[in-house]
Amino acid sequence: MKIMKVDHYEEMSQEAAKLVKEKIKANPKATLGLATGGTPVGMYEQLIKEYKEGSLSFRHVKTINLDEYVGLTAGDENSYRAYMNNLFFKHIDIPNESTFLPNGDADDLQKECEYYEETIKSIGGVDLQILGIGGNGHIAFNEPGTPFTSRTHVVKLASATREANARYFDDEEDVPEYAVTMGIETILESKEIVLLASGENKAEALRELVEGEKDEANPSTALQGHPNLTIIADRQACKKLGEQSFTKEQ
Ligand SMILES: N[C@@H]1[C@@H](O)[C@H](O)[C@@H](COP(=O)(O)O)O[C@@H]1O
Repeated sequence: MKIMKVDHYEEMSQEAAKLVKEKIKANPKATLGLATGGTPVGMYEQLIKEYKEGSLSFRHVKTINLDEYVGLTAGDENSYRAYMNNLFFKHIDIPNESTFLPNGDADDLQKECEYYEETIKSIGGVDLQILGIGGNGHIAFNEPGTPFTSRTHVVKLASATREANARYFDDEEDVPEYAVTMGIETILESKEIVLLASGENKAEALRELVEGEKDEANPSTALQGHPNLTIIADRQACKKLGEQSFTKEQ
């Protein structure tokens, strides 16, 4: 595990975009695992900027997202498909058919989960996975108590997660109760993982991820065993980490 402590959100976003850019330069056909939520928005903005300046192309890249709400159609403005289209895909040169998200509106969600696992395999697995972290330690939508051996599955969202995500909806009651998410084992198979954390409200979750016991009660601790994990976190998010946890990368 490598921890890169940066000053603020902007710097976190720039460092994350830099790693994505390096990955694409090294392999223009790379598969990126992408995340939603507030945290990666700045990284997407930075990548769009690089694309517009002509220093980066996504023409041969594939992307696969971590999760999607159950019951929202792709056209629903609160779906993660809409988030990805609006905040990233429509601004870059990636072909639509190279971008994958679970279909949370599928009739048979179990089949959709199996299909998603097959999709990940068929595009060669994830080369670089971007992750955020929930205040309760969730990664993707894997809530506390999710087995570390889980694959893509349907999950009932914790009330803390629904509350945290209510800011995007008109009403908290509109936040879907269920989601389809890559499982923890699925995520751990990514060749490289970059986890982003910004703000004091992530400090405790980050402390547990870095310094806590590996325990299914905290999904993020599963990452401790990953051979190629970089955490990019700002000062506020690093507030509760002991000095021994840092090896600042230049
Ligand atoms: N499913 C997403 C996660 O992928 C995300 O990492 C997390 C943190 O969100 P935010 O970045 O808005 O704090 O919550 C959401 O529920």
